Amino acid sequence: MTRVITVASGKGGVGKTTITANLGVALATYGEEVIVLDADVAMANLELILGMEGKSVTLHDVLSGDADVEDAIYEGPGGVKVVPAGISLEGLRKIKMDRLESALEILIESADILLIDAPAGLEKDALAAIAAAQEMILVTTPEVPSISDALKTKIIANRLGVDILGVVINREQHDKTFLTISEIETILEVPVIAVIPEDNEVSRAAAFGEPLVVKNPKSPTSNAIMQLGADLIGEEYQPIEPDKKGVISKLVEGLLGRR
Ligand SMILES: Nc1ncnc2c1ncn2[C@@H]1O[C@H](COP(=O)(O)OP(=O)(O)OP(=O)(O)O)[C@@H](O)[C@H]1O
Repeated sequence: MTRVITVASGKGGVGKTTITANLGVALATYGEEVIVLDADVAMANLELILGMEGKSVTLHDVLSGDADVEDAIYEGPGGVKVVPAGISLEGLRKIKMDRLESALEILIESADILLIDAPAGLEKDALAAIAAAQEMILVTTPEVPSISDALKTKIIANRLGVDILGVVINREQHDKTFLTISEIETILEVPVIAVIPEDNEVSRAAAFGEPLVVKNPKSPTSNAIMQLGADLIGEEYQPIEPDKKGVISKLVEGLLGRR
């Protein structure tokens, strides 16, 4: 049976799309048939992170009634399948969220795991993405405003009968985090299932249109996301140690090169 998992946050800009994109690639590398649906039709950032912008048929076209969802499925990095949100002002005026339901039925038939990137907030479009799933991953940064919005999202998801798998703490910084993991778990009453560090490489990878788990699989961020993917499907994951020797040899090469 297909698992439908929504990744939601409540607050915008906490890294939900980054985590959805990389998690989708991670799950696909474990051999799962994964479709990532960018339901964030107002932002449409997922395709940028996966280097897939400019596709001719998108969720916008499907929700506008101008295309079938089968034509909006594209092969992405690591074999993950992606339905890009697309973006057009005209499309935004025409879209009807109730068309999402029939599109979802088709996507569910074509995947082991359907991962949905929900829009931030709790507007109609976010609620549609939350209600579509049986399971949810909450993403928050370790700051109070985003934890508070995650809590509101959790309460709504509970009311909709969605099973909360856990919370991913993103952009953790050892020296700046003032709430501990157990305090966050107490506030949200949800287990923390991954802690993703603050990592400049995340934005750099997005700028190059390559997910970090592909661009730099040895980074702590990639290891944390690969581990999360493995935990979700009961796989074993052996973290990849950063190649220290490689870094030193590169440094030496660089110094020799300067002579
Ligand atoms: N762990 C991280 N370390 C550093 N930067 C990060 C990290 N995670 C995300 N970012 C950066 O934060 C910004 C917001 O990330 P992202 O678009 O994934 O957030 P979002 O919650 O999906 O936002 P929106 O609500 O706008 O859809 C991006 O520039 C991204 O590169």
